[in-house]
Amino acid sequence: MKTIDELLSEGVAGQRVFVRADLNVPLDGTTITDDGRIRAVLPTVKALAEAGARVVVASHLGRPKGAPDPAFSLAPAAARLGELLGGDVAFATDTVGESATSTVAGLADGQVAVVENLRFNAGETSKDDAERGAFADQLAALADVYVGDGFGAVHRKHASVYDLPGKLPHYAGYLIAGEVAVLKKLTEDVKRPYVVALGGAKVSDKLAVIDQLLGKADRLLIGGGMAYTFLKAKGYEVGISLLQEDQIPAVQEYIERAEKTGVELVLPVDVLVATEFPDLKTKAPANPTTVAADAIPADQEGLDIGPETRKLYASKLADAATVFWNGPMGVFEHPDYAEGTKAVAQALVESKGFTVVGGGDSAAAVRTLGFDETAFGHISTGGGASLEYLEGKTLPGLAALED
Ligand SMILES: Nc1ncnc2c1ncn2[C@@H]1O[C@H](COP(=O)(O)OP(=O)(O)OP(=O)(O)O)[C@@H](O)[C@H]1O
Ligand SMILES: O=C(O)[C@H](O)COP(=O)(O)O
Repeated sequence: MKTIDELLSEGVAGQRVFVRADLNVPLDGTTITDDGRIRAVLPTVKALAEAGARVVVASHLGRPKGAPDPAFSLAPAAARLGELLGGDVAFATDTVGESATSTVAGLADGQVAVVENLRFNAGETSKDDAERGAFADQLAALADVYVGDGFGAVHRKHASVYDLPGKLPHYAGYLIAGEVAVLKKLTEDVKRPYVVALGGAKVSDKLAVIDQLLGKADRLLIGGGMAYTFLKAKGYEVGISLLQEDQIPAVQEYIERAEKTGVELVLPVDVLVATEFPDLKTKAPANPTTVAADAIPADQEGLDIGPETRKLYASKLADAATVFWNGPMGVFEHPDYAEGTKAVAQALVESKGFTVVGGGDSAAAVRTLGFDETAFGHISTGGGASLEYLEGKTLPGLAALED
């Protein structure tokens, strides 16, 4: 994999460089609640701009349905990138149309532009190779060189991640190079006990990862929205909690395999429940109740791990030599459901082992809940991406950067 340093040494002044970033930041309306992913790509953007490149930054944000949707505009991220760079950043109101073409054409050497959300175009995420390829051709017309630096999206076989690098000279940016260097250690030389904590809301994506992790980790702690499919697989009722019904047989097999192979699979023993998802805007008191994990009422939803589970998970993390954590333990954005995530973060801070936190929301949770980032071994910008890397999978966005 060629890195951006090689590109810089070859000279990049005057060239249009397409930087595929992951600016998929948490938003409250148009307010960015955590800009970690924007900060993470700054070294690459700055180095290119300082070398006189005309930098075209592109990213997805959220999961719009292949058409423009103002709720998922990248405009706030572009504005924040400008503030962090300390200069103007041009913003194109489309991704490959007139606005993008004229914005990029108007860039002077050393200037930076952001184009609108890649996922406003159906070709970006299409499963059809030809449709994706055609969109990648349109993206390629905007640039002379490609720099991949959206680590959080390298597990996606999307046009800007997988197809576009094949159409332009391509290099890995500083973020991708740094992320891979750290995560590689967890695949090659992992110190044991190796504990993986999994939570979050992208349940269907991440349940599949457990299949591989069962052969690698010594202990798996399950929380967040992920937990309820496990509780249901054990025969418990989970009320209106997040549930991946079609994955129950697979999860039952994971539970059996963990027992047979001696992997400790630890599930919540109690959870916080309420009849409604909390209001994340007003943060009005949610008044949850604590119930045993096998006693979730039919009309209630599990929204955080309970106090006994917090203690249990902290004890299961205490002797770990290596920890990988992806996915908040609860809806941490609301103060009534933040304690589970805080408890796991605190256990990592107190750990003497090597600790890695991965994921957009997981990293945001650590920062917004007031933890010192330097207390963790590594905070990765990728959740699904780092999990799939640890599984040993070939990630489309990394494979495409190989020569
Ligand atoms: N019990 C739960 N029910 C519903 N949502 C939950 C629950 N527990 C956690 N969440 C939500 O999960 C979301 C984060 O999940 P997600 O899987 O996206 O993690 P992530 O760290 O951002 O990883 P990635 O980078 O792969 O997206 C948070 O917004 C949080 O509110
Ligand atoms: O938040 C993430 O994990 C990345 O930005 C990828 O987003 P996606 O899961 O919507 O592809």
